[in-house]
Amino acid sequence: MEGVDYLADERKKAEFDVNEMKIVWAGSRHNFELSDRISKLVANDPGFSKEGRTMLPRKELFKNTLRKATYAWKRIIELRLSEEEAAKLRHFVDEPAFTDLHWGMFIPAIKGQGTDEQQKKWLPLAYKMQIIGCYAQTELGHGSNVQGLETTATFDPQTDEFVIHSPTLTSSKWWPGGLGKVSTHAVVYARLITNGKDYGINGFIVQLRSLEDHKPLPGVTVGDIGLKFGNGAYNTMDNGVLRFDHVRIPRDQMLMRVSQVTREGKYVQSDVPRQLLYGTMVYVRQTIVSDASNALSRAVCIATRYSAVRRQFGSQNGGQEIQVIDYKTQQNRLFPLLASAYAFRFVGEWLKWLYTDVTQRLQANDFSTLPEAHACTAGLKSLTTTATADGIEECRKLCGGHGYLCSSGLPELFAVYVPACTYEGDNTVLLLQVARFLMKTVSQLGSGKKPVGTIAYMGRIEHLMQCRSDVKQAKDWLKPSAVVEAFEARAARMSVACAQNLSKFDNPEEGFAELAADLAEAAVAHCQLIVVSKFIEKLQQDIPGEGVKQQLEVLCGIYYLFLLHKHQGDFLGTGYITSKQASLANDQLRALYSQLRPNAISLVDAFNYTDHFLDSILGRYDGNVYPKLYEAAWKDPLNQSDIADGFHEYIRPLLKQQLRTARL
Ligand SMILES: CCCCCCCC(=O)SCCNC(=O)CCNC(=O)[C@H](O)C(C)(C)COP(=O)(O)OP(=O)(O)OC[C@H]1O[C@@H](n2cnc3c(N)ncnc32)[C@H](O)[C@@H]1OP(=O)(O)O
Ligand SMILES: Cc1cc2nc3c(=O)[nH]c(=O)nc-3n(C[C@H](O)[C@H](O)[C@H](O)COP(=O)(O)OP(=O)(O)OC[C@H]3O[C@@H](n4cnc5c(N)ncnc54)[C@H](O)[C@@H]3O)c2cc1C
Repeated sequence: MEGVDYLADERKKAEFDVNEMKIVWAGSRHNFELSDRISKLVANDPGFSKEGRTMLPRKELFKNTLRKATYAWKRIIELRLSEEEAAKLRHFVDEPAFTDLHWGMFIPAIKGQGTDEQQKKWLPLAYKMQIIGCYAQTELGHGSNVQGLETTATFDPQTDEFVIHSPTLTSSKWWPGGLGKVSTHAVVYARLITNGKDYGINGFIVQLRSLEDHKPLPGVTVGDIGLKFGNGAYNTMDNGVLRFDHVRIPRDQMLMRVSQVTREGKYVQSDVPRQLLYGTMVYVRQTIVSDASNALSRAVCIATRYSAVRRQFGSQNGGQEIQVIDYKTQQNRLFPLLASAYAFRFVGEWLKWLYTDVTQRLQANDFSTLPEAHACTAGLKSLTTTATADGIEECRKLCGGHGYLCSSGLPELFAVYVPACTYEGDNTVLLLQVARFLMKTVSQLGSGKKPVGTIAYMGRIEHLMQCRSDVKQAKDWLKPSAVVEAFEARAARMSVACAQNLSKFDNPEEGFAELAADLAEAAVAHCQLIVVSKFIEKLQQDIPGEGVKQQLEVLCGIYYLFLLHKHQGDFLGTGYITSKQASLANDQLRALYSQLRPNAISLVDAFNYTDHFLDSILGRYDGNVYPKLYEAAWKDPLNQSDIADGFHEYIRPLLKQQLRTARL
């Protein structure tokens, strides 16, 4: 029946002000109003319909994406949306497209690595979409090892040009989004060679296609790399392959903020660190952390609503069966994911602040916080995307069989999300970057250099190496100081153990390679400490709204106690807690699940997702799941006729043959 809210009873149970929680989730009243307005604008516009997306063949799917992206641009212009509003609109259209790379990487690369003059020339064209750009770094043979890229940019002093060339098959650019079919330009990363010397990787703006007929320019070979995982999903994106055969570009198309090549071909290094060349990656990693909470909360919203609708077992005297959300095992799988979504939201907010701070410092030539910004963005990108990808898959399983249907929204969400574990830095490779940062920090402990920011705790290393938890009863685990010290002691002890083991090797690089698995675990412990600390710090702020802070305290408790339970081995092995204290933590965790249960539906309502954005029958706001699933099945192309194509060709002769055999 239309108009009935099947989750109304659940909503009545809420013990907090949901509208105020919506503002906390959005980050501010301004953000809430913006998201609310733009998400409804998109949801109510048939031009952005998602109907049948997973059933379209690739060519049609891609064409439809081009239509949508262009329509989005048209609406942005017509409605005179600000940059902030336009970004929100693209977000709620919810379809990976070339525009993600144009706005998300091409423009930031020019902003971060271009000189003022270069920005003045290229940015207006890009902002008006008179040129469309992508970020062409990865090659067929190398992605993680950026220094190993093979494309060359050789300076020709005769003509004042760079010659861009792909010397081998493995040097073909491979993967860049938006490259295959749409981009007219790319920021290409290539080895700069001048006066016969190789100066390593630098960025160059290269035109790939004619602005007249969109044909590849002479010397450029470009195309799509082929179908990717999942129906619909990331196949809306034209990830591309690109080869250069001695393509010439003017010298001033080298991005020259970090280093320059003079008219005479002299290479000049600015006084900014070379690592700024990696700046676009730092920026995007930070945005990926914020996005993790979007993807995870979306999956959790679907699984939570469906878990309240779905009933299995336990009916007595013809009464209703039990809602699956009331099974403790379901809660133990679902509620930590709900808590993680909130945790990632707050750490994402904090990381955005850190990034803004480091950007302002860089502009003032203060590079001191760059290593920490790199470690935080790399580590948190790795931690949050791994947990989110695993979490989406867990949500699918939490929805039983129906979760496997595309109409649940979960398979496509997973297929779109899972490459986040790989792109913008493979998650293991990024953890090893954090580990290097930690080992450097430990090695400098005696030097008088005081660790600051997220590694300030290392400054109390002597205490952290010997302290013991003073938890005596389950509720002691609710004390923030007890929790922070536990996570600090675990992270510090794992880092110090790695450093001690490393010191046994004559060659530190060999040691690092040998101990890489332990080092990655130490990096995870450090990153989890950051997330836990930032959640706890958030709770120390003034949070208005009846019951809102209490709910966040429950979520925070679930987040860290679940981690403590899952990584018990670390906490016990490093000797900070006893097995009795671990067991008390688990008792407290169960108690928190019971406190969360009546608020579960309202906590996912606080994400304020429209049904259009969720695109899930199981996650519908009104919980009207079964009639809609039934209806959707009949819309499948297979059900357009009673007799399937191919029946007369294949099945009928088979049946006839069986019939003949039976008669014999
Ligand atoms: C819009 C959203 C859609 C997203 C689409 C996805 C787009 C993409 O995927 S684009 C391609 C992304 N590619 C990657 O992320 C590649 C991952 N690899 C790397 O980042 C690097 O090669 C990396 C960091 C692994 C190794 O760097 P490399 O220079 O070879 O060696 P390394 O010795 O480890 O680092 C040198 C120094 O630079 C520092 N450093 C490394 N990266 C950075 C960085 N990003 N920022 C600041 N410093 C850095 C290191 O800490 C080290 O410092 P120190 O010398 O003080 O110890
Ligand atoms: C959907 C998608 C979109 C992308 N978009 C873009 C784009 O727009 N532009 C662009 O330039 N690139 C893009 N990429 C490429 C992406 O950035 C790379 O795939 C990524 O950086 C990982 O590099 P790789 O593929 O070389 O992995 P590899 O490094 O080959 O990884 C393979 C395995 O080796 C392991 N490994 C590698 N090095 C080490 C090490 N030192 N120690 C321990 N283990 C190691 C990894 O953990 C992994 O398990 C995209 C990729 C995908 C999947």
